[in-house]
Amino acid sequence: MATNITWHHGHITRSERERQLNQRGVTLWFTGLSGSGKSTIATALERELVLKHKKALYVLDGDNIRHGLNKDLGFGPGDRQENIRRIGEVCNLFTDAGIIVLAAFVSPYKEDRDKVRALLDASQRKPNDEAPSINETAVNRRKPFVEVYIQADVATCEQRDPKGLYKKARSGEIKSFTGVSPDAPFEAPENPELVLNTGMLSVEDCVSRLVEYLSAGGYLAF
Ligand SMILES: Nc1ncnc2c1ncn2[C@@H]1O[C@H](COP(=O)(O)OS(=O)(=O)O)[C@@H](OP(=O)(O)O)[C@H]1O
Ligand SMILES: Nc1ncnc2c1ncn2[C@@H]1O[C@H](COP(=O)(O)OP(=O)(O)O)[C@@H](O)[C@H]1O
Repeated sequence: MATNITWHHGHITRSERERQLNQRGVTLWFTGLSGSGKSTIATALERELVLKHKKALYVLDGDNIRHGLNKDLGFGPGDRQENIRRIGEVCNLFTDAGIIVLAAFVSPYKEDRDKVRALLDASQRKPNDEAPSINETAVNRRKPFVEVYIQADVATCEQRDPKGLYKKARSGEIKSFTGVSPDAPFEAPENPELVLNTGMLSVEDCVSRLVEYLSAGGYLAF
């Protein structure tokens, strides 16, 4: 497909953008069932990082993206795959810009999430960007893609049912509903960087753990 097009390199590197923002670009990828708590945690973390830590951050959320960029997509496996592929590209651009991205998508397929991880990993190693110097082991270990499993089982999510979608899925009004319909499984992450069990932890606990992770990993300062 990509014929007769060439990558045009700019003059400003990712590190320079990050230095200016005093942070490191990263995508925190929240995956989990509908009602598991992805949006609630993402927006609570957004408040904390923007208002208290003064960080540059953007939340990408399933429902919102499906109102615009991906409004042509449904919930069959092919459309979900394309949904995550496009969002992965958007995350890659934001992360390269030095922004902290909170991406909250059901993203039920492991392969699709792994592809986003591979895309962001490859982008961080772009030859044009920062050449790792001797003392950059921490930088080399810092990941541009951090998978956060927002864990809550179907029973818990169904009991919450904040949007009434489980009720609709059980009555057959919504087809292919993740975790309910046999044709819409959720593949839990095998090696996520973080697991937040929202049946056990409060929203505040989840936010604290995320801030701690980012702080300890050196993402919140250049
Ligand atoms: N069939 C079906 N299955 C799952 N979810 C459904 C479905 N139909 C509508 N919704 C609503 O769409 C939101 C999920 O969109 P995503 O883009 O995150 O889904 S996916 O990653 O492509 O699987 C999801 O948002 P959250 O509840 O915030 O997860 C639902 O509000
Ligand atoms: N620890 C928790 N973390 C996040 N949400 C929680 C938690 N405990 C209870 N909830 C509730 O669960 C629901 C999660 O809904 P939502 O954030 O929209 O989920 P999702 O974005 O995954 O669909 C909300 O009503 C929220 O108040």
